[in-house]
Amino acid sequence: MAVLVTGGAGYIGSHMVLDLLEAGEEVVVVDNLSTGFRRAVPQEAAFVEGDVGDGALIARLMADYGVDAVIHFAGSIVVPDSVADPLGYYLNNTVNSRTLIAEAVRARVPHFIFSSTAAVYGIAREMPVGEDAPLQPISPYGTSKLMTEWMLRDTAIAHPLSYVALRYFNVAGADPKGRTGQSTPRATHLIKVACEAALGKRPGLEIYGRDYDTSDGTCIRDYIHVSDLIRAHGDALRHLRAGGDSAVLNCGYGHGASVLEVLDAVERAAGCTLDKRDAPRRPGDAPELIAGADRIREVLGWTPIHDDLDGIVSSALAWERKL
Ligand SMILES: NC(=O)c1ccc[n+]([C@@H]2O[C@H](COP(=O)([O-])OP(=O)(O)OC[C@H]3O[C@@H](n4cnc5c(N)ncnc54)[C@H](O)[C@@H]3O)[C@@H](O)[C@H]2O)c1
Ligand SMILES: O=c1ccn([C@@H]2O[C@H](COP(=O)(O)OP(=O)(O)O[C@H]3O[C@H](CO)[C@H](O)[C@H](O)[C@H]3O)[C@@H](O)[C@H]2O)c(=O)[nH]1
Repeated sequence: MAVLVTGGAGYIGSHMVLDLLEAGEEVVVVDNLSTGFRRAVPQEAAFVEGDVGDGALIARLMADYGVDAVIHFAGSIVVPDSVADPLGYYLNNTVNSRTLIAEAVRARVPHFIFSSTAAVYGIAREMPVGEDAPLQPISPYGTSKLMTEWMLRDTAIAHPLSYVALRYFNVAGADPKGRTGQSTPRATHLIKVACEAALGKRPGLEIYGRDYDTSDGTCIRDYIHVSDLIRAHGDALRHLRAGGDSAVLNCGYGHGASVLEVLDAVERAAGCTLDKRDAPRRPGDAPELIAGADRIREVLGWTPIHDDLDGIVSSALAWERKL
């Protein structure tokens, strides 16, 4: 019995691989290294360089390793890129996911865990946003993920496949033991960018909009430590293996921090003053995005242990120093 981790050489997937190995699981990673790194995957995991859209390869891996669960991280993740290249995003996130799901059905793999996103909500009207809120993605990225959620929903009705789709809010931080972290070049995520600026890897950073209707005028996000997110996947895997029902669950803490609060935390952790410039609003940014976080606690019994912005930022900074 093995777990197939797609995108296991990427930021979040590499944390998952470490966690699964620690739990004594057999792990096989498939990753095309488009944004991931071979060195991010420990030797104890089987690694195959390849594409999730390659059905023959996926079929072979499922048979050879006796895969009983797929954890599907592989995908393209930059929202503005998805606006510029919608068909590329629908191909990599939706069409390739369809291939993976079809091979899982064919091989009778019983369990599937999918990396979805808060971007499926678009500009939510109520905050915190619960799983039953209207689904109105405003980017091809969000739509490409929502379509995969729907494929899983319909497939699980027609075939013996149970799944958990986890809608991540803002994932940040790094492995507390310093074994992996976010290595993506040209990253756009606030905490990553601010850590790079704090260490002189870039001159400074821009604050995209100070005129939002929020406490300090900057956008608010629900930043979740990558280790808590990974524990949610472990909980989801146990839930499915124990015969639990398919579920779609938000992954966040249920409270947020503003851009300025995040930058304060980075300055505290780094002991420096960042070079910050005010810039216009970034198109597509919602003023506030906070997870309604009750359902995941009820369904999976998930309890976060790293719900602390200073801790998230310190771990991200420690990894950035190591890079
Ligand atoms: N980082 C976040 O804040 C965030 C938020 C919401 C959802 N997600 C989702 O989490 C997942 C992982 O994101 P991440 O931040 O680790 O990104 P990442 O870019 O670091 O990881 C993605 C990995 O998938 C691989 N990959 C991409 N397309 C592939 C394909 N067709 N075949 C095989 N491998 C492929 C890449 O090489 C990379 O290793 C993504 O599906 C993303 O949409 C991330
Ligand atoms: O240099 C920067 C980078 C970001 N921000 C601001 O910081 C906040 C957070 O931005 P991120 O780019 O870190 O994250 P997003 O909220 O835009 O997006 C994240 O959450 C989304 C869910 O809506 C998707 O899942 C997406 O993949 C994931 O990156 C936003 O208000 C953004 O405008 C800045 O001010 N300056």
